[in-house]
Amino acid sequence: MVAERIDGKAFAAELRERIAQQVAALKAEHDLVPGLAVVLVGDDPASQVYVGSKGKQTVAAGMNSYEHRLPAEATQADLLALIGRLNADSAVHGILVQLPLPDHIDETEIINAIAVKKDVDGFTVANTGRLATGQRAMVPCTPLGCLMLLRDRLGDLSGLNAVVIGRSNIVGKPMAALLLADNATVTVAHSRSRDLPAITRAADIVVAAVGRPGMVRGDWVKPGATVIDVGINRTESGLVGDVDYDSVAEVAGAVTPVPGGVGPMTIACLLANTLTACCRANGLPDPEGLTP
Ligand SMILES: Nc1nc(=O)c2c([nH]1)NC[C@@H]1CN(c3ccc(C(=O)N[C@@H](CCC(=O)O)C(=O)O)cc3)C=[N+]21
Repeated sequence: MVAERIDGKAFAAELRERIAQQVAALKAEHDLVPGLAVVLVGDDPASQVYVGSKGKQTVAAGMNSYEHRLPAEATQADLLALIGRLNADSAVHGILVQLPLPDHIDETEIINAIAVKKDVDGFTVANTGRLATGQRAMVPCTPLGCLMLLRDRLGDLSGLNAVVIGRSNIVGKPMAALLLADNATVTVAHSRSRDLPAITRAADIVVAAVGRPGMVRGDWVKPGATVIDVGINRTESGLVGDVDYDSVAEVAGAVTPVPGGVGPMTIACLLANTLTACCRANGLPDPEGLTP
């Protein structure tokens, strides 16, 4: 058996097309244009690339993009002042502060200074708590993108066994919350889990988000399972995921590649969240098909 290759790049392109149509309708009917502010501190090359492609895709979807680049020496106070201005700016519906921030910056304080309604990353404690308790939240982009791919492939997730490998605040924990809300039976595994292969072999869904190149191999996977690779590892042989694609593809029912899987979905979901934030800020219903 050869698994289906889940084409996240194509799915993301279709999603961005739908978003562009909804943005055009919002402009025509309400004279509103969603605006996304992206804040980048320092000159990390990988971050520069992401921020550049986020800006391009934001504009391509008909939204306004505001980029704020600060030097690596920027202070906590500088950043808090900028976020304060963006919070107060009615043209800005979404704020993303690119992570990681330099070591001298208190990341938690910066993230939690973002207005909850403009927190398009869904990283503030308020949105984290809202997601965990089933209240209307801004949902982190990567888990939202994974959920869309899973529902597209599997339909209803009720009763399926899902294993999330990784317990980060930005992927593992919110992914588990979304799967639980969709009535999956959720296990969160991590570096201290005993006999990880036995855990994943019981799963209908595996979401790998650990940052270990090629860790999930074919003999870890139940025949027919759906495997989502969130890993973005830069190695000497290029960009590789947490999943050993070739061996897993011999066993799984479907698997996402890296690149071309979850990564493009993350950026598309950032645009989706920006549109959602704009609608909510203006008392309009949530856009169709972009929220969980
Ligand atoms: N506040 C914040 N929010 C983020 O969402 C955030 C962040 N900080 N910091 C960095 C990480 C990383 N991230 C990626 C987004 C898209 C791709 C992506 O599109 N990757 C392409 C390949 C890109 C390449 O070749 O380098 C792919 O997988 O096909 C990857 C990584 C968002 N992040």
